[in-house]
Amino acid sequence: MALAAGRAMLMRSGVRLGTQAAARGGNGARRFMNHRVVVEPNTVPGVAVIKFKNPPVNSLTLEFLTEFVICLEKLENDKTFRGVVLTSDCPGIFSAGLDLREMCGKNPAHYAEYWRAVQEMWLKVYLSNLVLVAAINGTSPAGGCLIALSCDYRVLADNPRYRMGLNETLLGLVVPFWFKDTLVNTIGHRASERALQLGLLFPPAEALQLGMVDQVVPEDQVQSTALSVMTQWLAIPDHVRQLTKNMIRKATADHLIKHQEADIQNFINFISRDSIQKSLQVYLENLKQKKH
Ligand SMILES: CCCCC/C=C\CCC/C=C/CC(=O)SCCNC(=O)CCNC(=O)[C@H](O)C(C)(C)COP(=O)(O)OP(=O)(O)OC[C@H]1O[C@@H](n2cnc3c(N)ncnc32)[C@H](O)[C@@H]1OP(=O)(O)O
Repeated sequence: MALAAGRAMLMRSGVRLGTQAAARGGNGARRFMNHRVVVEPNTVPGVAVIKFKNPPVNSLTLEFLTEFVICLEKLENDKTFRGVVLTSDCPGIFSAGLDLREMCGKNPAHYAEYWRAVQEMWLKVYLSNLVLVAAINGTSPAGGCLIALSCDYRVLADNPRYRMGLNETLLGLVVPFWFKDTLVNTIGHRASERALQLGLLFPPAEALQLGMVDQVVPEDQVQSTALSVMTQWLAIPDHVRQLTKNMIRKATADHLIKHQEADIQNFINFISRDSIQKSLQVYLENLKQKKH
């Protein structure tokens, strides 16, 4: 169902599924390539590595979200895969979060389509039957952080330039309740109150101390650590682990599922406000200015 919706979304946004290519890597492994998401089976049996490849900053465009969901769905349906490592192909950036241009200067129909894609992506990641380990090899604000928080385990590169957190208030935005729930479930209520209101972005040592990530390791060991953690998780039989995961996460996901349409309407009303549009434009302008 989501796959069909995703395909329709890709067609609407002009992305041709026919451009997906399959090739054989050096180790003979099959390697699926989309435009923006690359899926590589790994040396660890049953484990794939998804690399975000939406330069320059892996922002979560509609096309990226659609490809990502389709990739995850394919891996879930392929019984040879039990776990996935999520990482980035863009140096120094895991994901810059939601694409600000998708939320700026567009019409309500576009905002609805975009927000549904964001919701569907989160539900797919958060409730995945696969073991998901985030190998966070770069900065990861807002929606990028949400993806990592929705995985089962997080390994972050020990680079003081990398920051992670939900910084929505710094953009003049209110964090959606399911972003908030995901953070609260990870770092607890009090730490979330402070982090969310102040829009804090944490360097690795602080992210570790808060429990926002599970491990901080040297940058060149992020992926190998994620793969060895995966081995530990895959030692548990899938059905008991999946039932346990579902038991823990279901209430949080159901909260969004139950209010999905209202959440879309809230997003449209909020993002369409002149004041919010102005804030986003200024924020984008400031990103440009900092280069000069
Ligand atoms: C009451 C009811 C309320 C209901 C409310 C509902 C919803 C509202 C909330 C919506 C939730 C939003 C969550 C989000 O994810 S918002 C996005 C947050 N992201 C950020 O703040 C990151 C912004 N980017 C950066 O800080 C930096 O770009 C960087 C990621 C640290 C990378 O820095 P650097 O390597 O120096 O690269 P540049 O800054 O030069 O960027 C290159 C290029 O990319 C553009 N860009 C960067 N981030 C984004 C983005 N998120 N979306 C779109 N485009 C982005 C940047 O503008 C540059 O473009 P140009 O080369 O054209 O200048």
